[in-house]
Amino acid sequence: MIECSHLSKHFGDVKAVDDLSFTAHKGQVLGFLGPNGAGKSTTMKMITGFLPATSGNIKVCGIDLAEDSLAVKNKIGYLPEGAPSYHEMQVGPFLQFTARMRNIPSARQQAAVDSVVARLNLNHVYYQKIDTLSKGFKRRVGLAQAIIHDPEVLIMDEPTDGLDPNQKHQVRELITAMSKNKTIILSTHILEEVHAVCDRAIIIARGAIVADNTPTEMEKMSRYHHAVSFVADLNTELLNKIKHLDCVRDVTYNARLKETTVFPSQGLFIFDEISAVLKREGVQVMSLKMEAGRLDEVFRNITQPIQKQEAAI
Ligand SMILES: Nc1ncnc2c1ncn2[C@@H]1O[C@H](COP(=O)(O)OP(=O)(O)OP(=O)(O)O)[C@@H](O)[C@H]1O
Repeated sequence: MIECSHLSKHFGDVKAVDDLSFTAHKGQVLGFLGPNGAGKSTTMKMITGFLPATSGNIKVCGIDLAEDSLAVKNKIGYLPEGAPSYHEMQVGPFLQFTARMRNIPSARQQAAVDSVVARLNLNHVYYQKIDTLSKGFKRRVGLAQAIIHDPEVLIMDEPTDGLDPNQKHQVRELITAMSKNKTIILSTHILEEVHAVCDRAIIIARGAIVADNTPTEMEKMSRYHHAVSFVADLNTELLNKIKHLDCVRDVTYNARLKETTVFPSQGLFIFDEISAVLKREGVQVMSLKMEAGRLDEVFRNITQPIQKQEAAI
């Protein structure tokens, strides 16, 4: 469990984190979302004890960071932004070194190294210098060092940044598998990732929490929630006909994708009615779906006004 209360961090005049409070529970994958410079990394650095807070309190697994930072650090695995340090070391020896630093009993160290090497597909770079690895492999080495001691709490700053689609998928599966008995916080700019792995999302803007909910509940705030989208060749006449249905608030058409989206009047469920119209009119539909809502739109709606205010200051 992670408990942050009234956490603030100032860098001179910059309020990077401004009176932030939340609790993350065991078994939960909490996603930090927010525009660049919102304060996500700074918050993570404070939780992991890498940066002192200007004010506020942090408890990890019931231990107060200010009272026993070493005990807190022992509970945490941390994947910072960018590449792991120790660029001159080879991957295998670096992980062996990490296993020792993490106080894994010597008889179990190599097994711990082998386990993370296998889980993150690092076999064929085992003897390669970290410096010479591609960005994605550096990220995977970073992840390996973060989980090598099977920590109770895992803090990851953009864990899938730089990974290819296969590796992204694999790392997300790994996070989900690990989540059952850990408390996990990750930051991401990839909104599909929030869906794939997070059961709760906090949107941070200008150092403060501006939304805190499950991804599904956040999607309900989107105007796309319960909209009906379909791909078909549609003439203007039919488009207008749909637009003027009582149950319809608005219609958009994306000519490149040949995708029409029909937005319902307040709170209505229009899937059956729209599919009936298309059938009646003999439209050949390539795909038809009811939208859950779009997180990217919710994100924009919440954060853009704040960014505009910021720009005006
Ligand atoms: N060491 C530092 N000294 C001065 N300012 C800093 C320092 N670290 C962060 N900041 C500032 O604090 C604010 C928050 O930065 P932070 O890195 O936490 O944002 P972020 O949400 O992680 O952004 P991104 O999505 O770009 O990674 C920014 O204005 C940043 O410039």
